[in-house]
Amino acid sequence: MPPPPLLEIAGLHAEIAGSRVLQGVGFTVPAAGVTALLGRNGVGKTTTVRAVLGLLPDGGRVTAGTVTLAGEDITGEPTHVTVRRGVGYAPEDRGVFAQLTVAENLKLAERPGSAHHYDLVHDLFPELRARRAQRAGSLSGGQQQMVAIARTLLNDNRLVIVDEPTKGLAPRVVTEVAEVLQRASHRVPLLLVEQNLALVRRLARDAVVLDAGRTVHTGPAAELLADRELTTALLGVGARPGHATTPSGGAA
Ligand SMILES: Nc1ncnc2c1ncn2[C@@H]1O[C@H](COP(=O)(O)OP(=O)(O)OP(=O)(O)O)[C@@H](O)[C@H]1O
Repeated sequence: MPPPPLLEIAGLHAEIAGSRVLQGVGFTVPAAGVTALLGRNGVGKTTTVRAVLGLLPDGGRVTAGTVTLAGEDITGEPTHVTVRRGVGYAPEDRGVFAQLTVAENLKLAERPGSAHHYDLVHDLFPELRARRAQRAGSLSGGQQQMVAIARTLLNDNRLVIVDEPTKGLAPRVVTEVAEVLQRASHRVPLLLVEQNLALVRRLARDAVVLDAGRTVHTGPAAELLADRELTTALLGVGARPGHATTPSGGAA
């Protein structure tokens, strides 16, 4: 018998401000490796991760379906409860406190009841140790992303969700962030929202594609990315090396 999935989303429907944004999202995240959540702009990727975390904006709510973490139903529960279960989140805007130092940003992320793995974080990201007294707002975009990911690794997390970590970053910085994610993925399973298909090819074992608020494909990432017809149909691009971006993604 294969082990049960770490995260299982089934038949998820959600509304925000009266719009039916999710209309049947379903997929599983295994307990190891990187699962990429893909799809064109506006198809519901961020809404899906926010629904998992109880963070739907503007009075948004889950109207049907279930979210299960390691066999326990967590549908619609408050964010702090889900976080305490061991779900880490690096949001799209990174959420670092610009006025605080790197060390203070990490300190604020300490979750009561969890061990705090400073040695691990500093081993994985020596740059953060060197820059511990620097204000986070003066870091580069890639370094801020490092802080956001480091905060999720500081605590005992079972799953880390990272939303578009390379958005708006220069290609050289994308490579740095890819390395950070790769190191992180050896410690904890990742659900990664990403538009950069070169990065997905490098990191992800599994892929899920959404379209118009629904899951339209699940399977091994390598198979999806090797199928030019499928990537064109589902993502609007051919995923050839050197052309591996979606319309809004940067070159990779
Ligand atoms: N606060 C909101 N109020 C109303 N509609 C919203 C709100 N947030 C998201 N939506 C709508 O929900 C849909 C899905 O948005 P979502 O941000 O989940 O997409 P996405 O796949 O993450 O897109 P992107 O790649 O552009 O980040 C979009 O049509 C968006 O306009």
